[in-house]
Amino acid sequence: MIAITDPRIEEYLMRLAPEEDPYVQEMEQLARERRFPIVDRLVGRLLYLLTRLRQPQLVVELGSGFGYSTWWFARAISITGKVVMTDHDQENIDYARRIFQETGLADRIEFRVGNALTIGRDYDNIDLLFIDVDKQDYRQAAEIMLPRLAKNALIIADNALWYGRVAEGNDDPETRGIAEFNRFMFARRDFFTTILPLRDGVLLSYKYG
Ligand SMILES: C[S@@+](CC[C@H](N)C(=O)[O-])C[C@H]1O[C@@H](n2cnc3c(N)ncnc32)[C@H](O)[C@@H]1O
Repeated sequence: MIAITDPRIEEYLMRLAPEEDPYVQEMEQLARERRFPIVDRLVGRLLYLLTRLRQPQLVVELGSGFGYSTWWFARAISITGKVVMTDHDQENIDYARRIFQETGLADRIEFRVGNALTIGRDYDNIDLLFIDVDKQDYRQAAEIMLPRLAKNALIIADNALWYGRVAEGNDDPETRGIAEFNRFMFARRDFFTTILPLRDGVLLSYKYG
């Protein structure tokens, strides 16, 4: 496994970004207790920033867990916008619903339980697509969702460096899934794609026109 960022840099970045919101703290604590993979605070801040810049009316999230990444989108989106959160675990969605009701953000969110790759087909004109499902499904998720994107849409995909395994050329299904997805997105001439080596790598792709 290759360290994408030196741990000292990660610690430094985290020190720069303390979080006082009790709900963020609660969700981060829950993730630690359950060893549940969330995007983490620095990527969360990136989601927030990109949402503020792009000002989407519709965000579709494939693989929302218990709503940590959703929280950053929901905080940043305008009151007329909507975030669709998807997870196949009912318990995760119930937890998220409670958090968003308590924080007054529930009106901006559609809570969907089931296979994100099926649910995603219900939406068109998506301004911002976030991909964080099982890694072997990234390429298929892109193929299903690309025709559903709005003009100048933005795709954000987490784990684009998959703990460095893509660079090592590992041959397990998850690494292959991410590597194929990265190749697929970089090869598209109708998108402009890059990867930020932040935490586990974040792929960003802008749709021309
Ligand atoms: C990495 S976690 C998501 C974490 C979340 N995006 C965050 O950062 O807070 C992936 C989640 O997606 C769910 N998941 C994976 N593949 C899925 C699929 N095809 N449909 C629905 N949920 C899926 C898993 O159950 C898990 O809760």
